[in-house]
Amino acid sequence: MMIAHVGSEVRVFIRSRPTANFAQELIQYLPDGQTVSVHQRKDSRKGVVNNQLSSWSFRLDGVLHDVSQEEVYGRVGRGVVLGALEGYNGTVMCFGQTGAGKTYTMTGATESYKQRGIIPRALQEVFHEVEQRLDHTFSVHLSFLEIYNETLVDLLASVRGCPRVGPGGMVVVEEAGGGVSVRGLSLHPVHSEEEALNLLFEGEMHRIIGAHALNKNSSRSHCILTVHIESRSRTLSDAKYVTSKLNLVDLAGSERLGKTGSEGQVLKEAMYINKSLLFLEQAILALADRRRDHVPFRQTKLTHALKDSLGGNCNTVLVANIYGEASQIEETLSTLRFASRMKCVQMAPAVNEHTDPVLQVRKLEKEIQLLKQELCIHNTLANRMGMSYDTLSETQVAEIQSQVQRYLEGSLDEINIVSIRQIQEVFAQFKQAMQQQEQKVKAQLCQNYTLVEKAQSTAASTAAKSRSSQGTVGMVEGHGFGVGVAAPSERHIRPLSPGRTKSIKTKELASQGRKEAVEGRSPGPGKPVESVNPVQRDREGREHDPQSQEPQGPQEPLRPDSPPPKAEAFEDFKAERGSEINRILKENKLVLLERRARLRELTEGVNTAKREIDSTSTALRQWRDKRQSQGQFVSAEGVPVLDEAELSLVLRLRELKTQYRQQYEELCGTKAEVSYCQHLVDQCRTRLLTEFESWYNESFLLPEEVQAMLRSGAPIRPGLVPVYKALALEEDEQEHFERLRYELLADSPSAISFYNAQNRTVQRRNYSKAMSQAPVQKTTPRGSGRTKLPAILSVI
Ligand SMILES: Nc1ncnc2c1ncn2[C@@H]1O[C@H](COP(=O)(O)OP(=O)(O)OP(=O)(O)O)[C@@H](O)[C@H]1O
Repeated sequence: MMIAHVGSEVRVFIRSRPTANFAQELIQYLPDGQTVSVHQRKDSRKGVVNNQLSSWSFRLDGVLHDVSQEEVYGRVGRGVVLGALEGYNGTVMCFGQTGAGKTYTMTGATESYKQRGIIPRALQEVFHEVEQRLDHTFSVHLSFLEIYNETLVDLLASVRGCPRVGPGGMVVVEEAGGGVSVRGLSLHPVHSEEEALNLLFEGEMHRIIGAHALNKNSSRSHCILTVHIESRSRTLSDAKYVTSKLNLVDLAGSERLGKTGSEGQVLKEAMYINKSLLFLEQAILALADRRRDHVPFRQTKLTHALKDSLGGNCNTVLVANIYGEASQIEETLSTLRFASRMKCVQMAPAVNEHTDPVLQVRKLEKEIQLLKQELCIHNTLANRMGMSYDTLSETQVAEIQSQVQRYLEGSLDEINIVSIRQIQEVFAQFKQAMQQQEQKVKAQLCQNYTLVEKAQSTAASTAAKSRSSQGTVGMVEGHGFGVGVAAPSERHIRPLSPGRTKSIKTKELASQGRKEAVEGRSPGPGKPVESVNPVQRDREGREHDPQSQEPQGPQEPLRPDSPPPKAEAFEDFKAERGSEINRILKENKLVLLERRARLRELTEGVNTAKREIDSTSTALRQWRDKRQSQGQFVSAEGVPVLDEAELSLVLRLRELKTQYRQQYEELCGTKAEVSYCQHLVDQCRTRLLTEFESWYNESFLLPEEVQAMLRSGAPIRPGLVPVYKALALEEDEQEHFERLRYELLADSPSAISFYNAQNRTVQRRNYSKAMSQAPVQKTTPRGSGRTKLPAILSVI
């Protein structure tokens, strides 16, 4: 059996039509039976022909010269047909100029049995094989497609019982797996050679015949007869089956337009044919080029319909029909070139194997049945009678549930494992029990949390009342937008008790804590403390309510175990506590942007002025040079004077220089402003971040001991945990103090060094004190210095 192997090339044969005027001097068939040499004579009409290109040699798979139809079928068609019966797609295609013998090769002479072509012989072979292969059942269908002027025509549409084509007409559609089919093309079941031939002749009758200068009865369309074969094994009750498509293609004549001398309808036909064959050539070239990953199949109906028939997963054979007369030598050359290109196309045929889902299910059901029987025997032998492997009933599930419950409570020592289904159910019950338990704990926590809120709310309102009576509550916040400190009494996210804190881990709690922390208030209704400056309240609270310095059980607010993501917290902070500094930062940024824009404008202006000065200076210089060569202008008094043009240049230069200077000055001023604004923006940004860090540390990270230290009244600002940082933050004030001292000591400069040294010693002592864990003793009065923002540029 001749089935192409993986990686082989498309097989190509030459067949020449017999003629009395065979151009022996131009076309030579070499004795190897595979090579054709062509020599082209000088064409006097075209003038000189390049002699180097006058001979060509084409080596193909075989030359069919003076051979019978039977031999042609044997060498060209049989292998492909047998392959199709095995499940390989196959294509036999005839290509060549009009009248070269394509239809003769493909269909043959209909009036003579002996001269019948590849198609009738293929149909005969198919049904002969179907009868022979008793171990398989075959189902064969035929379709007959014509492509005429880029229109798809169903040549078997007139057959009785054929369904009508829908409104969309016929279209080539791509199938999963890379194949194509023609939607709307009728498929006809055939059970015998005769039925198949009937359809072939019926289709042939309908072929559109066009008048043509070269051959009056030549067909002007491409025709594809497809034999669809499906085969299933009779012996193996297998769900697998194979399918294949055998395409028998008779292409329209390939001659060039100029040659035909056609006009009107025939010219139009010839144009369509040329176009489709040109695209066929392009597709072949792309297929032959292994580096190309795209093949332009969709450019015409022909290439699209043949997409899965040219190489690839298909056994493809091409017959290049030539008309060996001297007058046809150019067409012959063109056909041979096409044939040799086609020869380069690779194919890798593969059997189209499928699995029938219905049969597959049936097969698997049978297998399950068999396995169940085996299991039954196994259980009987293992003395495990009464085992069931079906889906568990409700009673069985309830029993397993009860077992799991008892096991969890401890009243059942172990659960006896009997089957996979039972194991799965036991796990499911464990999962369910765990989820229920989780819900319970959650509900309990929520309840406790509500209690805490209530208790806290009551305590806080009492405290608020008491503070109110002392005239400290409700003080309006001053300029403390950047303070970033929440009063310990307001830091509600403190553990109720160390043990309980560990168990509170829900996300809700964390986010609620965060929200309330940024708002600087404790949760719970009826607490009018939002307007109180938290720092002030903290201090007031510590000064007037010594009780608040100690943990107060339920009065202690809750604090989530895991801090919220910083990015999120930062957004909250900017919207609430840090809103004022954030606003100023934004305003300063705007001013900075505006100043920068102005700076750009001025720079451009200065540059333009500079360029104009340069060009005017050059013009002036040139003018002077020119004038100097002509002699000097002098007034009536004999004094040298400027002429009008020179004067206007001089004046323009002066004006430009003035303009330049003004703009340059403004530029310098704006540059200074930009750098000042930049400095302010940086300061604001640093301040915002510092305050945020401070607030975040205090609200979410500060350990309990530090909180306690803060509550005890230590003069360290909460949140600035590392003591050296706290000291560093005091530097503003220190610097302020030093500046005053410098001013005072301005008259006695020798004292400055002394005080500097003394100051450094004091700083070192404070630092080591702080590092040795002693609470830092801050000597500066509370509330001074640090709450002030650095100077901010007012919005212009
Ligand atoms: N090998 C051959 N032996 C005998 N007769 C042939 C042979 N080849 C072609 N002919 C004859 O030549 C004529 C033209 O052949 P045919 O119609 O097959 O050409 P064609 O290539 O199919 O043309 P078209 O492109 O118009 O379809 C026919 O009468 C045919 O019988």
